[in-house]
Amino acid sequence: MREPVVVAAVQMNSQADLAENLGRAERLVAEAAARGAQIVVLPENFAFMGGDDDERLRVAEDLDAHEGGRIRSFLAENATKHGLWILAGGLPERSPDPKRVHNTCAVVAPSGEIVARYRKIHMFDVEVGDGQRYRESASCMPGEQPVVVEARGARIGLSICYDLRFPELYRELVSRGAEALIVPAAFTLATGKDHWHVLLRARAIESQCYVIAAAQWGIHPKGRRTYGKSCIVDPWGEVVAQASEGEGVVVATLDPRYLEQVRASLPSLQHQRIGAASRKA
Ligand SMILES: O=C(O)CNC(=O)[C@H](CS)NC(=O)CCC(=O)C(=O)O
Repeated sequence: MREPVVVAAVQMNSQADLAENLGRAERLVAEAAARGAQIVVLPENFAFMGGDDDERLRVAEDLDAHEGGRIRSFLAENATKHGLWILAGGLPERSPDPKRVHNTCAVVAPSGEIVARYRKIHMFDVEVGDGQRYRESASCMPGEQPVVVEARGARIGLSICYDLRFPELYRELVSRGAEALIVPAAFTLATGKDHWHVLLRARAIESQCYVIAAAQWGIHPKGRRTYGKSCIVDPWGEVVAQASEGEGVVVATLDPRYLEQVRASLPSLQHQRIGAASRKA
């Protein structure tokens, strides 16, 4: 990263109605653009949340198809209209398994093209004590590959929601040069209230990266409740922008000079003695 980059995290309250969700996402992306964002992160499940598995399979898209489906067309139109990057979700992508989708973050360039994608690796198969039983692996096929992309000159490591609990993923992203990490999420209210900020700030501090976390907020179909608190954390671990209740947009600037200053003054990334980064040294 040579120049400062303005980034936005979008907070949504997505439901099971694709058209309605895309309409709201469109307004929120426009708001982010109006506030100067060059890169916009949409939350996990921005296009579809909480419907049944059959419906998710129906809205899932083949992102390599010649013609874009509704989600891909929406992303292409909005990226080109505003001339910005969209790091989109968690969206349902068709997988080789006809009964499951990939939970995929699509990286959409200002040209409208999907230039990279990350498929969520860690599946949320958990009972968190909120009366809900989460079995993500029943409807989602996990990905295998960590992904770092360059957008607007910034190297960005991709992750989704539950991935946040697996620091080894972020170590890998940092060893591939990440300067910012994104965490589109639908964190539950039950876990989010105790873990969300702690984990985001820990990832920012140990990775010495900006962290851009775009979350779902509120009540969704099937009584699912999410925590919200979308935020942007700087590489020192300070929360520099945070969403309030409801849908909205938070904006912050990634500053390459500040990033360099943090990494130079506290060179913990150069002091690693375990794992891939230390082997290189
Ligand atoms: O439930 C829904 O419909 C939406 N949620 C999701 O799509 C995903 C997979 S089920 N949620 C998480 O990964 C939450 C992780 C989390 O909350 C934690 O790690 O504590």
